[in-house]
Amino acid sequence: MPLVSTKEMFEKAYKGGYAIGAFNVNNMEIVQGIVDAAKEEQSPLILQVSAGARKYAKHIYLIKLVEAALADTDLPIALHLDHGDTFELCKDCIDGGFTSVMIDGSKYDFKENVALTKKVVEYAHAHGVVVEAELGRLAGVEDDVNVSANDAIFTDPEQAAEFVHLTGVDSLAIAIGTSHGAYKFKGTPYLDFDRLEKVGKLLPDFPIVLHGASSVLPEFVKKCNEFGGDIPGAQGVPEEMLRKAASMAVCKINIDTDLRLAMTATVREYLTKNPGEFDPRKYLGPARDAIKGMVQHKIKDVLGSSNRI
Ligand SMILES: O=C(CO)COP(=O)(O)O
Ligand SMILES: O=C[C@H](O)COP(=O)(O)O
Ligand SMILES: [Zn+2]
Ligand SMILES: [Zn+2]
Repeated sequence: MPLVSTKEMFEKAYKGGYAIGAFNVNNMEIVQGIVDAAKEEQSPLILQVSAGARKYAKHIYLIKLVEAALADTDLPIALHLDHGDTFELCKDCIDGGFTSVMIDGSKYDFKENVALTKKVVEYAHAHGVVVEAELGRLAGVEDDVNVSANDAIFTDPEQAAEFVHLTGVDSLAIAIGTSHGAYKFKGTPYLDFDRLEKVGKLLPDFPIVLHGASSVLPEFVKKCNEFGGDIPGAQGVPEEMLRKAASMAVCKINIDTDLRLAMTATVREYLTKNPGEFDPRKYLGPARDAIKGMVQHKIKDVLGSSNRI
């Protein structure tokens, strides 16, 4: 099956009260682990590539890996640019075969973000590609939840509605308390679900995206620390919060850190237990299996996208 857009995936996910996982890919083992998991779960899938991934692996290698995955399955798979920061980068990916791009203008003021997003939307839509934008700042929530401080960085629901109408964007990443990486909360995890609900009311049937949505699974953090790593206090978004978000307007849930942790924990364990081994397949194979297991768990137990193709 050729690559698909996220349009139909999101329509079904919105109606069905589940979300599609968007997993970051950087090499072959990551692509294979994710795709094998989706295959077993018969789940639609978004594979996403960051600017950093393109720099690391090169556009053409990533495209060919995804093409290989398509030949190997008949799942609906979308190929998405994660956090595109310029029109040129988005254009490169649109011209280069991606079916979805993100233009992240969240560092600009509202007006500039609108102008940049609109420019990408015009080009993308003319080429049959969908666009995700971002409004608000993704940041960790401090120990004491302070609603007025949150107001400064979290997405304003009225502005979100205005932004969508002005730009014609297809989906929107909003800030409600998640953040990228392995240290998301210093104290008790908190997401602003009231804000998400308001956004959902102002933008009916419109797909919302949750970035920074890894759960930072304790088993992998423990394994990393046990086998020579040093990531104390790593904490992610509790899975029940992700389930709740998926049942609301959130249709796309971004996961990268959990892939990194699954891979690194497994490699650390293997190399520590087998110091004489130096065949990369010996540790990358189990790392790929760990990714597959983790992704399968997310799809089945958290996102709810199993058997939705
Ligand atoms: O949002 C992400 C990619 O855009 C990934 O978030 P995590 O760091 O929580 O995996
Ligand atoms: O949101 C960021 C993703 O985790 C990608 O990270 P990266 O830029 O290091 O590839
Ligand atoms: Zn951003
Ligand atoms: Zn992100």
